[in-house]
Amino acid sequence: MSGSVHAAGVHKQYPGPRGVQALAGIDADIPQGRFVSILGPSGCGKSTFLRCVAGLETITDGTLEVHGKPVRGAPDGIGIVFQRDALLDWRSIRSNILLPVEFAHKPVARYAEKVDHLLALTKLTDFANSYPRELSGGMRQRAAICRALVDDPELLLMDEPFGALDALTRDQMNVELQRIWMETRNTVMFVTHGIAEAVFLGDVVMVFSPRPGRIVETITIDLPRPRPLAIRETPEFGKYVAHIRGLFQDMGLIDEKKA
Ligand SMILES: Nc1ncnc2c1ncn2[C@@H]1O[C@H](COP(=O)(O)OP(=O)(O)OP(=O)(O)O)[C@@H](O)[C@H]1O
Repeated sequence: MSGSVHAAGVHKQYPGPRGVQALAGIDADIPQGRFVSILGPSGCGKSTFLRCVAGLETITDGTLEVHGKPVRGAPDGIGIVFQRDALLDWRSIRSNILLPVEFAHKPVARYAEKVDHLLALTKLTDFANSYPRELSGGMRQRAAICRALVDDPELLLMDEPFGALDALTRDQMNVELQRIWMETRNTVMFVTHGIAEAVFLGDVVMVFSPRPGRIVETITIDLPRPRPLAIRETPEFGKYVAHIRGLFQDMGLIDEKKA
């Protein structure tokens, strides 16, 4: 089976007089079903890479394929979750979750069971008919994840989906996302600033350099699943975190003397 995402020498230069070079030669091969965490300093091009994969930006050089086809416009079979949940305030949670089905002109009635299943999976069953303003930040983000999953995307793109949440809710969301992913087993590209979050969730962690972004190292996280939160206190977990922190130190991004 062809991989889910294949990138070779991907460059991205934004147009305009101050056109920023965001990506400078990204090579990556992401097999189907892999959970990939993407970690890097602010402004290094992580979102740009995700947006290129989603067909929301065009690359300026190189090859980028999703499910064996070059990306031209939004590829089929992808779901996206952004940092802000982007739910529509005037639609109920159920109706928000069904949006991608409506957009694809598919019969909404056929997805009723799927929506019920996702609501149960994310513990939102009692809020199906509520409106986004009636939900907490974590609940809204869970609803956004349901929406991204409703049409069984082979590839789920998540751009700092938990960045706006408090630490406790974020921990809880990490556990829930892992549980959902272990059931769905779609390919996930998960952008984060958090080293621990990247290691906790990822089969692999791709570490980006400062802008223009390139991949400094791809680290395989060989920890058994399901991973409990307490795994973060184990020496094995600590070794991965220390290694990645070392990469950031080598890039001059963490200065212990100033800490
Ligand atoms: N639409 C755009 N037009 C011009 N430049 C852009 C555009 N979007 C992003 N950039 C620039 O590209 C670079 C990479 O931005 P990007 O948002 O991909 O970084 P990031 O790693 O996701 O950052 P953060 O972690 O802070 O969200 C930045 O210098 C940014 O200013």
